[in-house]
Amino acid sequence: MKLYLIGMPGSGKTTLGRALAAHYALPFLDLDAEIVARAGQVIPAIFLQHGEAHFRRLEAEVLRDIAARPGPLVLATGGGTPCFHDNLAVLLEAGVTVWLDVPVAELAARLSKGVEKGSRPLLATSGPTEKWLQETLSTRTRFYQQARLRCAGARARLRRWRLRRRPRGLRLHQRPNCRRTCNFVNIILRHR
Ligand SMILES: Nc1ncnc2c1ncn2[C@@H]1O[C@H](COP(=O)(O)OP(=O)(O)O)[C@@H](O)[C@H]1O
Ligand SMILES: O=C(O)C1=C[C@@H](OP(=O)(O)O)[C@@H](O)[C@H](O)C1
Ligand SMILES: [Mg+2]
Repeated sequence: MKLYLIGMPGSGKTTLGRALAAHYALPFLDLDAEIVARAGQVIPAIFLQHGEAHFRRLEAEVLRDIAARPGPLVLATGGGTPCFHDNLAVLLEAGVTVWLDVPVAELAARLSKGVEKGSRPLLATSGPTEKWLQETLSTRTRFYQQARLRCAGARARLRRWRLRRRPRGLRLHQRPNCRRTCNFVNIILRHR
């Protein structure tokens, strides 16, 4: 099974994805990191030199390559991934999608550090972070809300992901039509 994490920048896709993959001993991939490896340039440089349209083409291409790989993995997508080039169809078809739906105020607090803004070219050039996050979320929600599962609220903190027992495996696919609001602990405990 492939688990795809989607959601706004700062929602924790990379952080949670890495933690989940380690917990379940699954391979972890970060789409942005894969794009950087393929392009030989960091994300801000790709945007600066080639523009966002080029980045979106690369993103779509690398996503399709990953989706076509055999075997399970956890993939942290980029915030815009589901919203371009019919990528959402690829994500919905080839795995279980989880939307990390974190309130804008919490996203803004997490992203307020210079290091976080500097690595995200759309944020670095957007003006006030909270305004950009709010506007961007309102255009992206129609994509994000098609995820099979939604993990809502700022409560989904890292400490909640540290589970004591090692589950036999993620079996979210047993509930293919499940679209519910719950935290990750509940998702894992109810579906293993
Ligand atoms: N659940 C969380 N609670 C508090 N801070 C978090 C949480 N998830 C991520 N962060 C922090 O927010 C920032 C962005 O996280 P990241 O995983 O890179 O998000 P994304 O990949 O969705 O953009 C990082 O500084 C990270 O440490
Ligand atoms: O929201 C976006 O459009 C983007 C989010 C970034 O990933 P994160 O969501 O991991 O920050 C990265 O893909 C790129 O800077 C574009
Ligand atoms: Mg990320």
